[in-house]
Amino acid sequence: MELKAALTDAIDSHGQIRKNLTREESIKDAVDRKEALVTANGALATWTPAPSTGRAPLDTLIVRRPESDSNIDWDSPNNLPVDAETFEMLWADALSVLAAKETVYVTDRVVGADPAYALPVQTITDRALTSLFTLNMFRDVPEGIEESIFAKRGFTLLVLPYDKIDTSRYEGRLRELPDGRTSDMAIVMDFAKGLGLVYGSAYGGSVKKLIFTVMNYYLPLENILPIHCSANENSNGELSLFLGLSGTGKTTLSADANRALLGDDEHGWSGNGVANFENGCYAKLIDLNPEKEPEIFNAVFHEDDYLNHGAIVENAMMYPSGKFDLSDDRMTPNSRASYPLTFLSNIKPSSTGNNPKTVVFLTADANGVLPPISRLNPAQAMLWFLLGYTSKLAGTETGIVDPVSTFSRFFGQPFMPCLPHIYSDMLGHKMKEHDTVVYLINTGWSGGPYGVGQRMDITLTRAMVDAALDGKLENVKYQRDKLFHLDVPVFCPGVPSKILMPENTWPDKNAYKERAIKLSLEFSDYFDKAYGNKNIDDDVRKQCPGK
Ligand SMILES: Nc1ncnc2c1ncn2[C@@H]1O[C@H](COP(=O)(O)OP(=O)(O)O)[C@@H](O)[C@H]1O
Ligand SMILES: C=C(OP(=O)(O)O)C(=O)O
Ligand SMILES: [Mn+2]
Repeated sequence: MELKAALTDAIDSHGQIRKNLTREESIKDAVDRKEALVTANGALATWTPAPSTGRAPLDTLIVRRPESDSNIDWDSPNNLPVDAETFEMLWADALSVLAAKETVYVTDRVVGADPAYALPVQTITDRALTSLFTLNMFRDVPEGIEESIFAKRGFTLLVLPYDKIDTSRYEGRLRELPDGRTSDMAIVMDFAKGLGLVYGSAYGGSVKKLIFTVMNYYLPLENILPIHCSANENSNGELSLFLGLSGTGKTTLSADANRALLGDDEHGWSGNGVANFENGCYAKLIDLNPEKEPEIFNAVFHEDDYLNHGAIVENAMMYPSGKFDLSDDRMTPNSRASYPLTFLSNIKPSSTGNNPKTVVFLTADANGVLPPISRLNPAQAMLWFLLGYTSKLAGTETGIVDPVSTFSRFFGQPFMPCLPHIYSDMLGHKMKEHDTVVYLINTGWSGGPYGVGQRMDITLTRAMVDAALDGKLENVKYQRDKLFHLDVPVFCPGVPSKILMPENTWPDKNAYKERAIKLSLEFSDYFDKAYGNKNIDDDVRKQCPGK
């Protein structure tokens, strides 16, 4: 039987389907079934034991099918293939697990605020909390568009967060763990059949990033550019995008009392402008400071009756009083909260906006050698987009403890399954067409590397973002950072000039130089490895640090 039909049968023959519950009903079920605790302020708390505290890139798989194969970049280490037969076995196993569940939850949502390309997503799960997560993160089906888009396409997602795969039959089919056992979790996408499976991962991010990856596969086929970014706009409708890998500040910096938020993580840029994909945010909670990040803090920790609340706090340390200690990272440094956009004080209700005026690339350089802000010309912008540099910090992916240099093209390689030129050509064309101004902001270390220097103060980073977005860096003087080929403003309102050139913040200039050269060589080595045999314009290649 067809995979989708088998699932439909399983749902039809199940005695206890809870379909499209209201928010309140989902919250009540999650609490009654002890999937979550009600915390002091009314939000829900849950704990998803390791390895479910972050994404699982090594267990995230794409089904090989002739229909979708040619669009996918199989050279990317992030696109891990699984054969159709193995997926069919997993699907069948998941269906028998589902059939044995007392209750099954179904939600019908869409992803994409622009109805022209919204993707209907039906989520089937045994967990009320997962179905609430889809209410937080995916959008209501807009009235009147059901027929047009549901007829055109749709995606079905089956989520069994706490069931483990019976590995005995999957030896040689699924990943072998370092200790020789077979992995008992799988996050699988079947683009051709419109099916997704989250089996054995309870991290909410697995669900949201799976659907993001699906959008990033489908949209380029329609000439729409999907981007791993947050977006906000000022009162004149001037829109900014913030691209960056995990932990670089997309969610933090886009939540701004003076700029209306479209979304914190996933957007499409089409002929209609920019549209958020999601309905909510998924914010990191570690060390969240109510003074420095009041918007996010209040979205999660405002007081309300729990039935009206429904923010889901994952893996933060909580005392029996129901209060949190957000500095405690014993469970994980990647504690998170999901909440609907409407919990924030300043949002754009439509989640859609104009073509961006400014694009900010965020990086969190743990070497402390990249300038905190610099301006990129079009060739530089393309280079930094192709490289997607940051230092990967602990937590968001399992297994990362110390920061490691990461190059992840388009600031989101794990989520961008198609051949790379598809995304980069589109960005280049769009930025040219709309004269987009691009800045690079380093939200990472200053005064020395991780362990010696300090992370840039959020208040100072915000001052730099404000200056860039308000056009206040257009007419200041710039100086060249020769090693990284970057133009650095000598003055930025609200920021001590001394910190604008990293060299001036290090007590030991030689140590700075050594570290900077080392990083620049990592750039050029990576460039050669990833793009050495690709047809990259010479003016882009020349911008690579270390070249
Ligand atoms: N200067 C800074 N700019 C942005 N974030 C910072 C800065 N200093 C510390 N942080 C912290 O870094 C993290 C940034 O994470 P987040 O905004 O969730 O990134 P993303 O959404 O890109 O994954 C937050 O925990 C934030 O409090
Ligand atoms: C949810 C995630 O996204 P980000 O860290 O970019 O917010 C993730 O990478 O797991
Ligand atoms: Mn984020």
